[in-house]
Amino acid sequence: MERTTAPGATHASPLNATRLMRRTALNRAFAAVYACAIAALFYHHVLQLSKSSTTLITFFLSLSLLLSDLVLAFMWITTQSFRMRPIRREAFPENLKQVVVDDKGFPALDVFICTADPYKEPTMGVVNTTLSVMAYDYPTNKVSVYVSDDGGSQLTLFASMEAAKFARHWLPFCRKNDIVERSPGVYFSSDHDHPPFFSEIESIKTMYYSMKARVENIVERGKVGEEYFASEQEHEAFNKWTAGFTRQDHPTVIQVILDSDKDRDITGHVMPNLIYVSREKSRTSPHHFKAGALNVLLRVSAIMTNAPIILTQDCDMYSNDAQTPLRALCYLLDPKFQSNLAYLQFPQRFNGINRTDIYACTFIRLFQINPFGMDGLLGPNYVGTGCFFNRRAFFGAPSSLVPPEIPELSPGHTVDKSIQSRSTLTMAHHVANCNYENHTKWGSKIGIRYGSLVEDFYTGYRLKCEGWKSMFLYPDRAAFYGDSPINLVDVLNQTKRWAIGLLEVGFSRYSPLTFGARSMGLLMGLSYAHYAFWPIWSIPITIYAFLPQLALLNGITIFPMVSEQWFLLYVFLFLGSYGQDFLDFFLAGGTLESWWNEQRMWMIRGPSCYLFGLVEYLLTSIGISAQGFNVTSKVLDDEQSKKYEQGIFEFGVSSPMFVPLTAAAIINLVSFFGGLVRVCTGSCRWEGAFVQMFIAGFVTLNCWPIYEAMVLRSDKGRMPTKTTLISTFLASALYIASFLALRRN
Ligand SMILES: O=c1ccn([C@@H]2O[C@H](COP(=O)(O)OP(=O)(O)O[C@H]3O[C@H](CO)[C@@H](O)[C@H](O)[C@H]3O)[C@@H](O)[C@H]2O)c(=O)[nH]1
Ligand SMILES: [Mn+2]
Repeated sequence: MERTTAPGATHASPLNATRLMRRTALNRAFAAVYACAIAALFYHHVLQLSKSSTTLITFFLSLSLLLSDLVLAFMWITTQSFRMRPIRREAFPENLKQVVVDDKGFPALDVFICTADPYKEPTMGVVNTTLSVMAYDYPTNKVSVYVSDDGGSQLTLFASMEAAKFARHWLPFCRKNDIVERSPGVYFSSDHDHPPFFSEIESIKTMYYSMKARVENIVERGKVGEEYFASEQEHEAFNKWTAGFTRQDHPTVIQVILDSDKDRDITGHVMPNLIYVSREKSRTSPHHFKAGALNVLLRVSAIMTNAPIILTQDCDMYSNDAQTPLRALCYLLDPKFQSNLAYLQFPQRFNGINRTDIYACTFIRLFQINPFGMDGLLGPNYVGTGCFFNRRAFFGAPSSLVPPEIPELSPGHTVDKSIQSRSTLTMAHHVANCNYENHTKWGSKIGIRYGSLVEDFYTGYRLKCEGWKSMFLYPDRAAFYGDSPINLVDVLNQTKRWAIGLLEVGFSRYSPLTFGARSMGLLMGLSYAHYAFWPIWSIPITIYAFLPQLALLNGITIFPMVSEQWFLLYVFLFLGSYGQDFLDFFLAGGTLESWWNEQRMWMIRGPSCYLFGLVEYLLTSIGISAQGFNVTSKVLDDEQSKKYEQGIFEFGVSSPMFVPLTAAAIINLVSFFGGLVRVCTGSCRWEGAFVQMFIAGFVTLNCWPIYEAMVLRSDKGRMPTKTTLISTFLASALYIASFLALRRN
C-alpha cells in the first residue's frame, strides 16, 4: 500500500491510500498468451485468403471475416490498457482535520447543476438534486449552487425558489438529526419511525409534500401565476418571461435565490448561495448544448464566487453521501497531487436499475472496471457528472496558464463584491451573452471543449493531453445516484448520441491514436481510443450476425472443421474472451444473469445504435445531416416501469434501429434450423457446419426477447407490426441476394 500522509500528520493517519489490484499479474500473462492466439488467427486468415482467391465471392467472404477480426483485434488491444495497471483508491476524510483546522480553512466549492427540459427532466428531480448538494457536510458559507436551465423555463426558476424555501427547514433538520439521505425525495420515500424526532419528521414531511404538490401543479399548468409571487423581487424575476420569450430565443436570466451573506435558515445558520442561471439564447448563434451551458456557468461563477473547486452535476444525479466533498478534498488538498490534478471523478451509479439490468444500463465497464484501469495510468475519463474539478485546469496546461480575455474570469482572481451587487450582476449577465464567446478561446483552449456531442469525454481527454491528471474514487456508499432510461428506444438513442460524439473525437485531428498517444503515452492513447472508436464494434457484430448464417443457409461452410487444429484456436479465442469478460464482470459485483444481459446488449447495440451512429456520423461529416443533443427522458411511465421491473423488453414505438436487429433475429433462427435440417439430411457435414451453427444458435438464444416481442406479446411494448414486416422483408431480401450470389458459383 502506497500511502500519502497529510503534512505534519503521523503515518497512522493518512489522507488517502492506493492499492494495486491483485489481478494485474494474471491480466498481463493472459494478454501475452491471447496476443499469440490472435497472431495465429491472422496467419490462418492469410492462408484462407490465398486459398479463396479463386472466386470473387469466396474471396469476399474471407475478406469480410478478416475485416471483422481486425476490428475485434483492434478493440482487444485497446482494452488491454485497462488491464495493465488497475488501482483502487481510498480516502480518509476523518483525517482531514489535520490539514484544515477550522471552517475557514476549507476551499470554496461551486456546484453546477445542468437541466435542459422541465418535461423530460422532472422538475422535482432538479429540486432534489439541488437540496442534496446544498445539504453537504461542508461549511455552508463556502458552498454555491448554480442551477443552469437550458430550457429557459420559469417552471425551473419557480421550483428552485421553492427548493430554497424548503432548504431553510431541511438543512438544519439534516444537520441536527444526522440524516444520511439528504435528498428529501429519497428520505421520505421510505418509512422512518425513529421515536425521538418522529413529530419533527412528520411536520417536515408535510412541508415537503406540499412543496412538491405546488411545483407539480405549476408544471402541469405550464406557467407561474401572479398569486405565487411572494415578493417584489420574485415578481420582477418572472417578468422576464415576456411574450417573445422562447427556449431558443431569450435574454439571460440570472436570479440570486439565496445569498449566504444575508440568508439564514430557521435556526439562524448561514445558507449556501443558490443562483439560477439561464443563459441568453438566440437561434442565430450556436449554443453548444451542455458544453456551452457549462462554460457560461464557469464564467458566471467566476464573477460571483470563483471557487477553486467545481463540482459538475446532471440534474438527475443527486448526492447520496454528504461526505463526498470531504473525500474529494483528501486529494485536492494533498500537496503531492496538487500541481497537476485536474479532476476527481466519482462513478455514475443508478438506483432504478432492475434486478438483472436487462438493458445493461449500469455500464459496469464504462463506469467502474475501466476507470480503475485508467486510474493506474494518468486517470479516468470525465463522465459529465459527479466530478470535482480544479478550476485552474480549465485555463491551460499545469505549467502555462492561458489567461481569459478579462482578468475577472481568471482562476486566481479574488471576488470582493457581494453576489447581489449591481456591478457583479451586470458583469454576470454580460458573460452569459450568447455572443460573448466570439473571438475568444472558450471551447478551444479554455473551459469545456467544443466539437463533440460527448463534451465530457472530449474535455477530459484534452486536459490529459495538456499534461493534467485525474483520479477515480469508488466509495462503497455511492456518492451519487441517477436515473437511467427504462425502454429500449431511449437506451439506444442515448448510445447513438454517444457513438456520434465519440467518433467526432476519434476522427478529429486530436485523435487518441495519433495526437493522444503522442501526448499521453501509448497506453493512455489506447484507452481513449477504445471509447473514441467504440461504434466500430458495429462492423464485426453486424458481419457475424448475418454472414455465417447466410452462408450456412446456402450450404457453404466458412470456418475450420471440428477435426482441424484451427478449430481449437477458435474455441480458445471464444472461451478466452468470454471467460475473461465474465470474470471481470463477476469481480466487479455482477451476477451471471446480469452478465448474460450485458453481453446481449453488446450484441444488440452492434447492428442498431453503434451502426446508426457510425452511419449518421459519416453523413454528418460529408454535410448531409446535422446532429443535436437529444436529452434523455427521465420521466417514468407507470406501465413501462412495471414491465421494466419484471425484466420485459420494451419495444413499442417503431424505430429504424429495430429493423436490422429484428432481421438478424429472423435470419439466425432460420439459419440455425436450416443448418440442422441440412446436417440431418446429410447435405452438409456437421464438422464443417458446427461453428456456423453454434453462432446462429448462440445469437438465437440471445434474441429470445425479440421473438417474444414479435409473436407472443400483445401489450403496448410489443414489436410494432410495421417493424416486423419490414424486417421480414429485409431478411428475405438478404437471403435471396445471398442465394443468387453464392449459388452462381
Ligand atoms: O442542451 C443541453 C443538453 C443537455 N444538457 C444537460 O446535460 C445533461 C446530460 O444530458 P442527458 O440527456 O441526461 O444525457 P446522458 O446521455 O444521460 O448524459 C451522459 O452523456 C452526456 C454526454 O453526451 C454527459 O454530458 C452527461 O454528463 C452524461 O451523464 C443533463 O443534465 C441535461 O440537462 C444541457 O444542459 N443542455
Ligand atoms: Mn443522463
